[in-house]
Amino acid sequence: MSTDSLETSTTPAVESIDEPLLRATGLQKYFQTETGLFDRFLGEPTHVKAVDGVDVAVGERETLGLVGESGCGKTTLGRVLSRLYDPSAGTLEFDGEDITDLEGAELKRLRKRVQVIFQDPMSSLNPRKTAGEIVAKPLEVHDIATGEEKQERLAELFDEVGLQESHLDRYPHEFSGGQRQRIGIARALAVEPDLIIADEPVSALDVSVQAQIINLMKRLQDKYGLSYVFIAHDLSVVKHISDRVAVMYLGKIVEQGRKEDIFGNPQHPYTRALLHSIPRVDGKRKRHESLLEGNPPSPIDPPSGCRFRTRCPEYLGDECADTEPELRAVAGESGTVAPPERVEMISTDGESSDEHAIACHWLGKSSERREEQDPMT
Ligand SMILES: Nc1ncnc2c1ncn2[C@@H]1O[C@H](COP(=O)(O)OP(=O)(O)OP(=O)(O)O)[C@@H](O)[C@H]1O
Repeated sequence: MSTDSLETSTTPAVESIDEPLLRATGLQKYFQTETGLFDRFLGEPTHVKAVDGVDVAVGERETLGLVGESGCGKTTLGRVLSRLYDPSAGTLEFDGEDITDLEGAELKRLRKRVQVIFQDPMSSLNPRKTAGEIVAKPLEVHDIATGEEKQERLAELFDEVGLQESHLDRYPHEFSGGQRQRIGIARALAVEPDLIIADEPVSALDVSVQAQIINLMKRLQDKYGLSYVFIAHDLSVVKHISDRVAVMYLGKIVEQGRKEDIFGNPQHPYTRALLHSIPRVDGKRKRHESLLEGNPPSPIDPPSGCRFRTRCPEYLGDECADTEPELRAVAGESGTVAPPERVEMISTDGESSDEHAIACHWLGKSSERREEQDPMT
């Protein structure tokens, strides 16, 4: 497909979700770095721009996959979206309510609706508590169940995630990695949330166990109508669970769209490079293995203009260095498969949308050059 056939507009694709469960607009999270004597003398604190102006939305019963290399800000974004971290700037809406500055009892109420699953269940599960005590905690904190009712609920939750009642009295170290993640899922599920932010929930697991956990999460989504933000550094992991995918690079979303479009018709050079780094089944890598060379630059002092330009195989010169590309909607002509039912449920008019959005100067500028160099062919 030629980029000439792509219509562009200034409307971000996230606006195509009429009433998202969660919407972030211009979200930022900066961390102040440790300052040395010199900096203190100059009085200019430096910041890690971990999340630097992100627009994303998650619909009801939808899974948004969030991918990008290590250090690009995925965990920080997940923590801000769940309000574990306060944003430095931007706004967050949940179910139509502004949750950007929630505190105290209001924030506690939000915790009941938005839960988090962490990458390393071992470090997120208290080693001195039994699995039963760990999953019971949210039931107690949110006054959901006590006494016999609590025991019944625990047994139900353990059964729901594929654990047995006899596991209730065991300690985290007595479980396998996959079982520990099931405890983390049961803990998140205990409060009957609407949204779960899952931060690399399967990255530490063997491939076969990864599939079991992903299947469990999909089953729970169907049963309870859950929405997920599913974070992973590997595109292949989000492929099976996501309805839409957002690709993050150095604190920014560079491309987002329906899974079918991101995988079948990636537009941003970074997305294309990430796709090429997915290992093949035979263990070899695809052609153009070197598409993504080196490491991302520091988020303390990101490159001017497009942040990806220092590693971009499509680098255009001054334009990329001088101005920062904005995320803009492109009307797809992907010819890809019909979207899953869930996506249709969140669209404005019940019709599926082909929209997807990218932030790149290259779009529509060098289609011929790109077609010549197309690494996907
Ligand atoms: N509390 C913090 N204080 C200072 N810098 C931080 C803090 N947390 C994260 N960072 C920095 O913010 C950037 C983004 O980190 P983050 O963990 O969000 O990325 P990530 O994409 O989740 O990476 P990974 O997959 O390795 O966890 C990194 O440069 C990281 O060092």
